[in-house]
Amino acid sequence: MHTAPIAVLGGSGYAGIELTYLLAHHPRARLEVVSSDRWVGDSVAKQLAISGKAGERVYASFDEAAERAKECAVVLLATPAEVSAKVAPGLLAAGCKVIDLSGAFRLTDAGVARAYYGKDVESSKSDVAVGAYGLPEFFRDEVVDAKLVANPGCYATCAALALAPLLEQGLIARTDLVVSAVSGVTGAGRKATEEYGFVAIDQDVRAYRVLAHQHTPEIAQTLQRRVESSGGPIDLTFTPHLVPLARGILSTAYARLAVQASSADLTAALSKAYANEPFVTVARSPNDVSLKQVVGTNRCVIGVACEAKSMGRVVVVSAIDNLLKGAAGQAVQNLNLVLGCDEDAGLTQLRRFHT
Ligand SMILES: NC(=O)C1=CN([C@@H]2O[C@H](COP(=O)(O)OP(=O)(O)OC[C@H]3O[C@@H](n4cnc5c(N)ncnc54)[C@H](OP(=O)(O)O)[C@@H]3O)[C@@H](O)[C@H]2O)C=CC1
Ligand SMILES: CC(=O)N[C@@H](CCC(=O)OP(=O)(O)O)C(=O)O
Repeated sequence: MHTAPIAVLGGSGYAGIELTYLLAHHPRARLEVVSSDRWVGDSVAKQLAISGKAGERVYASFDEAAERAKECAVVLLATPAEVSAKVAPGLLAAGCKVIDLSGAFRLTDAGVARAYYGKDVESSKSDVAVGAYGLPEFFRDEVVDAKLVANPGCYATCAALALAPLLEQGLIARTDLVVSAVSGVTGAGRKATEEYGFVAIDQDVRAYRVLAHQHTPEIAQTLQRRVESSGGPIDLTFTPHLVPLARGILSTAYARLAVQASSADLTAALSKAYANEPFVTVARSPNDVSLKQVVGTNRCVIGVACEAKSMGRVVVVSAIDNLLKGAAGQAVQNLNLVLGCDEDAGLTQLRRFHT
């Protein structure tokens, strides 16, 4: 079977490692180039114990890999936003398709992008044709034709999948949306975990970047795109928390009913929206959603309930693996759309840690 040559820049990071594993077992992709300055000269087999062709690849320095990547059909960037912003224009000019896992190209408003990701990200945006926002469940058609795919943020994926169908179907109000989420520490990347260490995070839980997190405008932007603009802006507060787990995000979203509805109505609305989605499962209740159902998989599990009284409170709980549906898994889902193969190619063998 024909396989497409693929490059991964940022192959030694938490997301890049997941990408390397996924690509090594992908029926239609062939890992040709992988970068890491820390592992330069080592084989993938040595670092990740992967056998076969992918294991024979040797980590190249970022600069060398970025040049060699220009020969590949698709380049996956698992690098910090400022690095992605710098390298993407040259890759696109060379004719590659680019899937960027960072936040560099997700926010459509340049001023907002600069505020959250810095001036290097904002200034690069003018050089790059606007690409697709790679949340396949909502923007699949755009991804298929895109030269550049901005892979969504992890919290943004988890929260938007939970709330968008309920907003779209007019079941919840746009105002006073509140999302509170917990994340495992791999969400912060390798540098942060090396800095904090096991002892520093064990037995501790904390909120961070309160009222200032970069995924707040990203969630709002996605939700806004899924509703009629005439109904007013999305009004959202998002608070992330770091918990002493390696991976996984559990998000709890709070909203108000916009019409009279029951928990069964809301569950039916989500089930209808995701009926044909291979990676989204609707649980019978928010109590039935847990990290163990999703960690190690590309799945998102969502459960919803509401207070029966008029305009009552709605609670939507959702869970993903931050490194899979929140990063590398979703990037491979987007890669599949770009390559025109089955959307679940290379993603069905993933395991669940259910015990
Ligand atoms: N972790 C997560 O859950 C998620 C991450 N993301 C995004 O994906 C991207 C990768 O994240 P993650 O894997 O966690 O990050 P890590 O910090 O774990 O890894 C970063 C990777 O980029 C490389 N790198 C770092 N700085 C540079 C540089 N200046 N020039 C070239 N290469 C560099 C590193 O290579 P080396 O050290 O070998 O040189 C490493 O391979 C980030 O933009 C992140 O925001 C998105 C969603 C979720
Ligand atoms: C636990 C943790 O720290 N998570 C990261 C989210 C990773 C991510 O998706 O960030 P980008 O938008 O920069 O790509 C954070 O909160 O920044």
